[in-house]
Amino acid sequence: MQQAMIIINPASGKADARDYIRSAEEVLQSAGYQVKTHETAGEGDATAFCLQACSEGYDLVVAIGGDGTLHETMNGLADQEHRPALGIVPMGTVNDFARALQIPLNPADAIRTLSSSRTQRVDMGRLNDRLFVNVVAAGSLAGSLSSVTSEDKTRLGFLAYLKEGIKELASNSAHALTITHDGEVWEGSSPLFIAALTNSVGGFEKLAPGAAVDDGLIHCFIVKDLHLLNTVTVSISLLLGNLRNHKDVIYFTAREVSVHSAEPVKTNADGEEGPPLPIRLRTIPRHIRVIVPEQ
Ligand SMILES: Nc1ncnc2c1ncn2[C@@H]1O[C@H](COP(=O)(O)OP(=O)(O)OP(=O)(O)O)[C@@H](O)[C@H]1O
Repeated sequence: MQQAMIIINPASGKADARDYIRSAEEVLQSAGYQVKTHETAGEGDATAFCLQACSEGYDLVVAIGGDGTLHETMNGLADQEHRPALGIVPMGTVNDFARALQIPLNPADAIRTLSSSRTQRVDMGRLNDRLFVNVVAAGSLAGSLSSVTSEDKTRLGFLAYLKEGIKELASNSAHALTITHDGEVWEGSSPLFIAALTNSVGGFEKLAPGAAVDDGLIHCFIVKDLHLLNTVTVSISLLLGNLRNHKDVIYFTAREVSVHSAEPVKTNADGEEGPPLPIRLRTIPRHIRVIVPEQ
């Protein structure tokens, strides 16, 4: 019999994740799995449970939680020889990864998807010695994005980031960055560098419309200048899904990118505060199989 492990964060979303355990277990049992369910109690638990699932040869791990729980679960999968397939039941406020894979954002619908026979291979990203699944940002704006509150994310979605970003712009502070990729070097002053693996960042699906989850590429944006006037035009390009063509934005794709600065510069990884610069990013192409809807 196939084995599935459910990893659930009871505190995620509106803290009603537990209401979905029974129906997730039933769908998986009907699909022929023997199911074991683990609740996380705090940081690191989802990674530990996932490592256990890998070493015990589980066929499937289902993460019920927000992007934080998913990030921790995928960190458990990353370096293991046996990697179970991954099922996702989004409970958070943003759920970028589910959006990028067209997994329903409604938990009950996502649970029904768990019986789908279709899987999709997806890239993961390495950020220094850890992993990211969606996006890394560096610069003064990236640091301020880590302070977006859960309440604002729930209320405003992507606009919460814009709000925090505009606040930061008032005290505009770009940093001298050195960005190296594929033998090319860019040096200049920038308030924001973004590296995206998928097309969904902060709940907004138009940042990198061309990014596919399995293209093996990091989609990078260097914003060269964000004085108050061109913030408006950069924001409009962003909303139209056309950021890469803005005159003050450099866009490129790469399999490996390094970002350095002589100044202390903060980063944000998958919506949480990341390590300060320097950072080195790499893709691990098509590393994980995720259950996605049949259609
Ligand atoms: N039982 C628990 N109680 C409180 N916090 C927990 C518990 N289990 C895990 N956590 C922590 O909760 C953090 C946030 O979880 P997660 O991102 O899944 O939900 P969320 O914050 O509602 O989602 P989003 O970030 O999309 O708003 C995780 O990083 C994890 O370390």
